[in-house]
Amino acid sequence: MKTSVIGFPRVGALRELKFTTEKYFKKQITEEELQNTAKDLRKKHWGLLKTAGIDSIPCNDFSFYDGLLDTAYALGVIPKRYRALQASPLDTYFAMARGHQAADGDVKALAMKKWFNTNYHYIVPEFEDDARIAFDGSKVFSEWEEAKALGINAKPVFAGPYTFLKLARTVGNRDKASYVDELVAAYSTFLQEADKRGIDWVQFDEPCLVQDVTEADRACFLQMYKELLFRKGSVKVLLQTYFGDVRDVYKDLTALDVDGIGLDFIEGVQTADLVAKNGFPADKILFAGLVNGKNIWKNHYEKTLKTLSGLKAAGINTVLSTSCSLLHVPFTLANETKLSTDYTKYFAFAVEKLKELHELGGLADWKDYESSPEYQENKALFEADRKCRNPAVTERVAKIRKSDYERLPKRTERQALQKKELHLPLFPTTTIGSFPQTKEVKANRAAWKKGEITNEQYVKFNQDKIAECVKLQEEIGLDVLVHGEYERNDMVEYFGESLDGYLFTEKAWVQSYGTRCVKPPIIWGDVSRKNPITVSWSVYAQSLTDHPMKGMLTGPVTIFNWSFPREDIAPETSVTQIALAIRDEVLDLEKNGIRVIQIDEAALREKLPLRKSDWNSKYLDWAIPAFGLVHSGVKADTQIHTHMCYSEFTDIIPAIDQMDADVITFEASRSDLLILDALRENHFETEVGPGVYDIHSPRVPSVQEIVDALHKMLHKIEPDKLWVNPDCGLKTRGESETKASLQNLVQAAQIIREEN
Ligand SMILES: Nc1nc2c(c(=O)[nH]1)N[C@@H](CNc1ccc(C(=O)N[C@@H](CCC(=O)N[C@@H](CCC(=O)N[C@@H](CCC(=O)O)C(=O)O)C(=O)O)C(=O)O)cc1)CN2
Ligand code: MET
Ligand SMILES: [Zn+2]
Repeated sequence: MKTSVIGFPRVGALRELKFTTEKYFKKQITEEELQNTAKDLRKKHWGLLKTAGIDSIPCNDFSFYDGLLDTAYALGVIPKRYRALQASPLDTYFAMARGHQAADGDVKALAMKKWFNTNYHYIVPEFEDDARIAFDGSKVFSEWEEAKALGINAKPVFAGPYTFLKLARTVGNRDKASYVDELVAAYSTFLQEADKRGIDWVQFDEPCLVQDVTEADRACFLQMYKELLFRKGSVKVLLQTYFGDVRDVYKDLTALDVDGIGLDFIEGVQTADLVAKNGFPADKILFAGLVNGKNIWKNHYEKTLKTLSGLKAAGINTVLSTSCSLLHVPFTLANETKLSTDYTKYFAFAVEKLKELHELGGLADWKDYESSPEYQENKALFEADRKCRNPAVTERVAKIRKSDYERLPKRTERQALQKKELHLPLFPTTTIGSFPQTKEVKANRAAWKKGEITNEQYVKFNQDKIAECVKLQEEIGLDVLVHGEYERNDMVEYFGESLDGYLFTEKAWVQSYGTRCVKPPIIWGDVSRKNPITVSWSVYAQSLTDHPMKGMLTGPVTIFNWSFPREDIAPETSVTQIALAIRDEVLDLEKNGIRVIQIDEAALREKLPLRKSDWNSKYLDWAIPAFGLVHSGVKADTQIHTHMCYSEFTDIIPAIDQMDADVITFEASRSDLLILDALRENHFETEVGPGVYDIHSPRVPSVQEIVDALHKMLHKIEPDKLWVNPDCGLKTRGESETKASLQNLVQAAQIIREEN
């Protein structure tokens, strides 16, 4: 059986692309040097795919920033303000991704959004009324030629027209439908040029098809593809979906004149049923996504081969594929020097998944596959006891009572009490937690991890940073202070490192956005807290000031969603275990004199089902109570904050209020503040701090801008409910812009106080 890969990680085994690109941003290297590194990486990655025996190898899955942005660029969907910079093609592209601020121009970046239910982020294409849509094949075809020179007839990967239009936004008077003809023409040019060059297959990614498809969406989708496929020539088109099933359009897809359809059998809960019930056309190839592109556990050969033999028995022409791009898993296990093989023998990262694909492809053709050593070895692995259970944890979970989820007294009473006890002014000012993670802060941690400095030295350095940070916040005049999170590599990995049942890696990086990566820890077994995690840092910080020092924790759902989860137990079981661990930390902070505690649930919304029609499924039923379990034990006058990076929770506002936090901060500066109307309509009780400026940009907001934002907010929010803060943590920012921005923020709050 042939094998296919939807996409491969591009940042490199050791994040070579990240470091080189950041050097280019700092003007330390030339474009040529950057392009050479990129070319070397592509060559290396194709080599790995080819050597592993993968049949359908992607190209154009490489990106300097983001694949959807590449598509926008190739289609000419480039807003005028970026063209006007008259920069090189690469710098125009980077200006769209990151903004550009210099003597020759000042433009903000395009918006960035979460990519479906992953921790990856895409750049939102922007259609102007006079968009000059035209196909520019320079990137895709030169990458295809590079692969060809290595003896590979690669499959160019492109965001499909339906998904592209769905995810884009319009900024003028035209509606999206008015761009369909021009878009289809550009995509047709692509297919015709691909045909001329002798390209065999093209892959159009259409993940939006796994979301609810309305009648209008469906009509638009069909119109696009019918026209497009009519003009495709002899290029074969693979319509690739992932992150779910295509229940709304399965019959439409199978009736289209495409050559292959890629379906996700991992997250697509109805995929197998759809194929079984409706059949699959004999003239097309089914690309069966059975190797998980999102998690790091080895494939369960028995299950996969059963599915494959079912497809074969039904006479379906099948290619074995990944469930989504391998972008979402780390590169390779080969650089993990510290994890014992007792653990790693259970894992497959991107490179190891190639081997799985090849092995499974071979076994699928073999009638007696059960007797093969590969199969037997895999079977033994899944039958063995991983020794990951902790009876004490199970016992504690079993003892949770209903009342442990509920905090008393009720919130309105608490809020009144807290106002008195904490002596906060109207419109209290605060930050979200992290302060700039400078080179020195990272180098200190790197030296400590390598054993080059002692634990005392490490702690002393961070305490000095905390002291500096507290002094700075006092000078600026903020009300509720933070310690700065200098001890953290990341808000999730840091907690993973301190919890029993977790494993962490050295080089298992996954791209989150642009050059920024995360190293998700692995949930290996039952989770519990070994020792207090943040208490000493927070207590030290509180000892330096009379202002309330906000304790800073990551919530259970976010820790879970940004880790690699177990596949042998239900998500809610792990989340409950993590919630108990964080609950202990909350109570320890309180016991040690911390009166304000923030529990970040940045990723709460991320795993909400992609289809609204699936929202009645259980997710919110355990995700929201988990937060209650974390904080229900604190006293009435301990103020609980939470934070979410995105304000895209307009549709789940009652659920957010049920988390029963006293205060929530969230991103609002780049959105249109629609969320505020929804808060009012839903009688939202939690006090709110909608971010007054965007921390993703080095730009310093003026006092007036912040005052204006606050005025707008005050139209919708009661004065005694409004907090003033940036929209997220400051760790990726520089020190000087941070100080200037916060000074302006405090000044703006003072102006508003005088008016009220
Ligand atoms: N998990 C998670 N998801 C999230 C966010 C988040 O904060 N965390 N924020 C949102 C946006 N996503 C983000 C993702 C990553 C970063 C980020 O800043 N990542 C850093 C890495 C942070 C980190 O883990 N740092 C480590 C390791 C640093 C490092 O690279 N060290 C060098 C050595 C450095 C030296 O010797 O000086 C190495 O390991 O090779 C540390 O500080 O300890 C980066 O890519 O540069 C920011 C936002 C949504 N999702
Ligand atoms: C991605 S949400 C970040 C919250 C965290 N407390 C910080 O400030 O970095
Ligand atoms: Zn945030």
